[in-house]
Parts: sequence; structure tokens; C-alpha cells
Amino acid sequence: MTLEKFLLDHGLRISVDDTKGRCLIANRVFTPGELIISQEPYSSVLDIDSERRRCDNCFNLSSNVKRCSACKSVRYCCSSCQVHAWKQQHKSECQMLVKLIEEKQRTPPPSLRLVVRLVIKRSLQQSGVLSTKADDNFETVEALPTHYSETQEERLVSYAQMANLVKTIVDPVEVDLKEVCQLFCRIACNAHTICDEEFRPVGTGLYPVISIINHSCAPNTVLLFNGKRGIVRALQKIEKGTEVTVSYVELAGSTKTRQLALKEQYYFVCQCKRCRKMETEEGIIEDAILEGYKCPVQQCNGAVPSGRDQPGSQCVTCGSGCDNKKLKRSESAANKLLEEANLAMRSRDDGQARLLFEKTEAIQKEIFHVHSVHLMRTRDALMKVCMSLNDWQSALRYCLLTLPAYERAYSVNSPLVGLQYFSLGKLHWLLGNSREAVTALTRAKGILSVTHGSGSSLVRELTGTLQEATLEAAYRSQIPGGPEPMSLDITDRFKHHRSLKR
Ligand SMILES: C[S@@+](CC[C@H](N)C(=O)[O-])C[C@H]1O[C@@H](n2cnc3c(N)ncnc32)[C@H](O)[C@@H]1O
Repeated sequence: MTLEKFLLDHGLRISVDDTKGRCLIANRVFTPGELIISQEPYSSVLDIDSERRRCDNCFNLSSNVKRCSACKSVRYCCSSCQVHAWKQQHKSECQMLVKLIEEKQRTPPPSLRLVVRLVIKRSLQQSGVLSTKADDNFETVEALPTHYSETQEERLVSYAQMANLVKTIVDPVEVDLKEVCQLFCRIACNAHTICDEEFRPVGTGLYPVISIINHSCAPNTVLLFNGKRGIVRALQKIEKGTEVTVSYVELAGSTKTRQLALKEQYYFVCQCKRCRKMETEEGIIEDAILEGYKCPVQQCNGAVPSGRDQPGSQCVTCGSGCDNKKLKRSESAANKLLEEANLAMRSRDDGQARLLFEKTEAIQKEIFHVHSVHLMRTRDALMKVCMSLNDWQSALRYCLLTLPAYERAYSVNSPLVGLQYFSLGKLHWLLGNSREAVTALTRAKGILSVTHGSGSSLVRELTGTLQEATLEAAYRSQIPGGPEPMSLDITDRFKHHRSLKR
């Protein structure tokens, strides 16, 4: 079957645009939450942090992963995953890793392993050992852009060095060095970070069909993963003939920040409807709020552009002046504290991290708009560190403070907004605020059923908590101030609800 026929069967087609290259177009109407396309990666690899806890075949978490007895480098959750991986590419990869260990060389880093796996798979498919399918063959990889001629000299030199290593590792498989260099370029602007249900990174994968989807800062679909399978769902109704888009970058940022990230990694200037707003009054105000300073006039809700967004000294709403130098000094003091807080967090010193994040927040509150992404991220970190310290009341306070900023920075139907409402609902429920829990969890369910699918384990967990909270709220409304039934003993929830601690 050809790729065109495969896509048509999924209600999709490809068109070619002068600036964007190939575009994926809806060939029928898709409704919110509907699956657009799903695909196994052509090649994938776990991050170093995930290698010890996840299965190298299905990428699922397991408390009982067992190492391959030969190379001792990869782990599997069960024998069927091990057998599957062996047939796919581990048989060849294992021999290469054993050889490296015998030569007392280090196991190659994930970025190199991804390309090694890609080269092995291509060779196995070319020799007929592995079968090919319309969405699983090397031609779909080759069709992806490389941006080779735009890639910086320095980067190309490092790709050339890595290509040499790949050649040594995969020997006796024949490889062309320039071709491998181009594979590194392709991966840089086409591969996706594989995340868990709560968007924490787990690994990297190359999905040649999903990669046909171009970027928009106001995307109409979202990419999630079930294990390592990439799943694209519609975030809204997509009319026939409309381009399917997804976001490549963090959307909580000003237009300049998003565009810089897109230019650096993907070599294009985004012209989506959100970016085009940058020149309008509304867009200028929005960018100043997200990354600028707050207006010095207390009654004004405006902001002063800063940093990349044309540093100015006047509020874009009321025109009041501000002391830019003083603000910059405060901002660098906050950044220094933030760095120290993140260090403390990485070394798992939660108490010290909380103290430092609180100091950062105190400064940021004075200089940034209440909906600033900087303040939002610090409060988010505070929420998480308070959860780790079992200070649920403070975690709830910070979660509530982040929500208006989340809704402004991301679209209202973004999975990240849904997840934040889920955290809010769980915190309310843990603290016995059942009515508030029902409101937040209902909101979360509305969003996450669309983004993650109603059958996903996350939505199933959410539905369970929502049912308990609903029953509890109903009980409380019948007997206000009455005795708590056994099931309402909330102290137990703190012990059992580990899933709140990320
Ligand atoms: C993952 S690929 C997307 C598919 C690609 N258009 C193709 O022809 O295969 C990423 C590349 O597509 C192009 N691209 C993606 N989104 C774009 C956009 N919104 N505007 C312009 N170019 C875009 C850029 O060249 C980018 O490096």
C-alpha cells in the first residue's frame, strides 16, 4: 500500500506548500477528541533517566525491569517485550553493544543509539529480514527535510564526528558518512520527545508520518504517547480541507520567544494566526503580559515590554513610565535565586528548594504581571515542592495562583490546562473540599477526555476520583456539619494518594 492510500484510509491527504513543504490536510471532518493518526516510531530510544525504570521495548514503567543478560544495557518488563525487541533490532544491536563493552568503551549516548537503531532497521528492512509497511519504511524517513544547508558549521562538525562513531559501531553494516550526517540533521528537526501522560519526557522517537504535520502556535491537534506509540488527537472540530497542525515548542511564551525557538531548531518563521497578532495592539499587550514587567500604576492591569520584546519603559496599556534599570536588577536577582532553587531541587533538598523558590516568587511578584509566565513557572515549582513536603494547603494555594496564567499562556483546551485542573481537583479532594474538587475535576475531565481520550488510564483515574468526590459532596450537602462517615477520613488519603507527587 502506498503512503497516499494509507493516509486516505485515515481521512487525510498531503499537499505541498511553497514555504512549509509537505502539509497534512484533513480529507474529512474530525470532531474534538477524535484520533487523527497514530504511529509506532521508526526508531526510538529511552532517556538515561528512564532507562532503569522503563521497558526498552514498550517504554512502560515497570518495577520489575530485567536486564538483557548479554549486553546488560537494555531492560525489559516481560519476556514477550524482550522477544519482540530481539526480533526487531536488538539481536544486531546487542552484538554491537557487547563488542563495545569488550573493548572497554562506554555505551553510546541516547542520541547516537537512536541513529544506530535507525541504520540497523534500514539494513534489516533492505535485506528483507524485517517487513515494511506504508507507514514503516525508510522512504518515509528520507522524505523528511534535513535543513542540511542551513545547519551551522559547528553542528555539522559534531554530526560528522558522531557519524564516524555510528560507522564503527554498526560495522559490518555499510554506511555512507554524509548520509548518516544527514540523518542527524533530520532527527534534529523532525524527531519528537516521547512523554508520559503528564508530559514528563521519557525518550526520543522518529515518527515519519506524524512528522509530516506542520507547526502552529495555535494548533488544532495534540500529540501524546501511549508507551512509545505516538497518538495525534483533534483538539477542536477540524473541517475538511483544513491543515492539521501541532505545536513543536513550549507555547507559554511571547511571540519572540516562540519564534526564536522555532527558527533555531526548525529553520522557519512562524506565520500562524497567533504569531500574526504580534503586530496588533492586542498582540503587543499579550506579549508584554506574558514576559514583560507589570505596570507601576496599581490600578492598571497592563505591562511593560522587556527582554526580547522591544525593551521599553512604558506600559503598553496606560503609557506610564517605569524604572527599567531597577527592574532589570531585580530580575537578575530573581534569576540567580531561581538557579539555586533548581539546583536544590535536583539534589532533592526540598526544604531548601522551597525557601529559594519562595524568595524568587517574592521578587517576581513585585516586578512581573500576575499572569507572567516567569511567575507561573515559579509558582508551579512551588506547588510541586509543597506536594513533596506534604504541605497540601500551600500546594493548593500555589495551584490556584497558577491557573489564570495557564489559561492565558496555553489555549483553554490545552492538555496542560486540563492537567493543572486535575491537580487542583485532587488537592481540594485531599483537603476535604469536595464541592470545589467536583468543579475542578469536572473541568479537567472535559479537557483531558478530548486530549488523552476517555479510555486512557489518566481519565479513568480522574473519573474514579470525581465519582468519590461527587458522592462525598452529596453526602455533605444532605448532612451539613454532621459526623464524617468512615470513607471520608481524609487523613488516609494523604498516605495513599502518592500520584499527586510528581
Ligand atoms: C517535522 S517537518 C514537517 C513536515 C515538512 N513540512 C515536510 O515537508 O516533510 C518540520 C519542518 O517543516 C517546516 N515547517 C513546519 N511547520 C512550519 C510552519 N508553520 N511554517 C513554515 N514551515 C514549517 C519547516 O521546514 C520545519 O523544519
